[in-house]
Amino acid sequence: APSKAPQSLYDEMGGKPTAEAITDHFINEISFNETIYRYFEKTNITRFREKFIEHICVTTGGPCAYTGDTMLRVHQGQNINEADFNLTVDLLVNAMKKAGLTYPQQNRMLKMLAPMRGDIVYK
Ligand code: HEM
Repeated sequence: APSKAPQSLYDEMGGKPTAEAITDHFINEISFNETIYRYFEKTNITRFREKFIEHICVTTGGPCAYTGDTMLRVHQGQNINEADFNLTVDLLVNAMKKAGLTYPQQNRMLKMLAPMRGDIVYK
C-alpha cells in the first residue's frame, strides 16, 4: 500500500490559529515572569508577535515566510545565559500546553528549536 506523506507539525497541530495561540500564551507567560520580562522591556511586542508566529510556522513546516532577523542577530548582545534560556523554553512549553499541543507535538517542536540554542545563548 502507498505510504502516506508525513504531515508537517504545523498542519498536525492545527495551523495558523494554533501558531497564534502559542505565541499569545508565550507573550503572556513572559509578561508574568520577572526574570524573562526584563529582556523584553524595550521590545515592540506587536512586531515580536508577528515575527514569532512566522518563525513557528516556518520551523514546523508551514507555508509561511519568515521576515524577521536571524536568531543570531536578534539575540546577540543580550547576554542570555543557559539558565534564562532554559527558563524561556519552560515558558514556551507552558504556552504549547495551553494551546492544546499533545506531549509528542511539544517534543517535536522542542527538537526543531534545539539547534537554535547555539545562536541564542552567550555566556
Ligand atoms: C528557541 C528559543 C527562541 C526562539 C525560537 C526565539 C525567537 C525569537 C524571534 C522569532 C524573535 C523576533 C525577531 C525579530 O523581531 O526579527 C525574537 C526576539 C526576541 N527574543 Fe527570542 N527566541 C528564543 C529564545 C529567547 C530567549 C532565551 C530570550 C531571553 C531570555 C529571548 C529574548 C528575545 C528578545 C528580548 C527579543 C526581542 C528583541 C528586540 O526587542 O528587538 N529569546 N526571538
